[in-house]
Amino acid sequence: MSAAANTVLLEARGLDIRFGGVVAADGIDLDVYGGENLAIIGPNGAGKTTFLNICTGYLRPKAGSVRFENKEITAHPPREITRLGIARAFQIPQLFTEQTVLENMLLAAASRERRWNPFRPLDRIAERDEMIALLELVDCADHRNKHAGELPEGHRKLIDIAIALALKPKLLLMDEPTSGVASADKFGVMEILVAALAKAKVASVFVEHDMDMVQRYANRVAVWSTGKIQRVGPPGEVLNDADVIRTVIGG
Ligand SMILES: Nc1ncnc2c1ncn2[C@@H]1O[C@H](COP(=O)(O)OP(=O)(O)OP(=O)(O)O)[C@@H](O)[C@H]1O
Repeated sequence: MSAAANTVLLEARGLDIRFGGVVAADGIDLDVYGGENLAIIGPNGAGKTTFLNICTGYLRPKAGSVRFENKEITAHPPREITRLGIARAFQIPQLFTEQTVLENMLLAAASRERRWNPFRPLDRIAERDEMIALLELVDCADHRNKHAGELPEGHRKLIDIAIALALKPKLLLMDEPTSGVASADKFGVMEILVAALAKAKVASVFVEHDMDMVQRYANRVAVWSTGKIQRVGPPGEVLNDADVIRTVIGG
């Protein structure tokens, strides 16, 4: 973990949200520390994605608060939360498949600068170099002139992460970062991803169903169960807990 470890980056307190009779968050308290990789595990429908959606402003909790670097961000617009330093990567990479990898990156840079005018040149030298450096960080610079649609899923995931990093976040929230990646490639992709986050000094929270991935890449694990956090701790302890094995891992 980086020097920022032990600094609380994100602080969630008392989050509650219900959808009809479904309890998706029921008093969620969680701190995320600078430099850490925190995995969220739990059965389907436990409320893991709901938590990410609240933290990024896509859902407004009925009660509770989220603070980021000591600023209240609860239910702030997603764009503003992104600007403050929380980025999001989804299960399905959000790429323009007909554009090249570099064009996708340059569009991300333009969006970051809130520059959408198509008549202004996209290809600015400083930004281009910065975007290529980000592609290098995720080991994808050699693919920059290929169409995003022709690359295997593992590369698309990494490029999606590079796009998220273009927003210069301090925290990246990810929904199953390696889902859809061939099992032979999963560890390689995650290895590059985690190294890129460490180098960019970005903390992460990732929802994960693959316990080998959690064991190897998370510094801490939070276990979700029907809208509550059942347990938080280092993977070595949490993944060997009898209750966690029974309710989540299925032993
Ligand atoms: N916008 C919404 N409207 C209605 N119900 C919702 C909404 N978002 C989530 N839910 C419900 O809340 C519960 C928690 O959903 P959530 O997606 O957070 O679970 P999860 O733990 O991420 O599950 P999975 O592992 O399957 O992705 C589910 O029953 C889901 O159907």
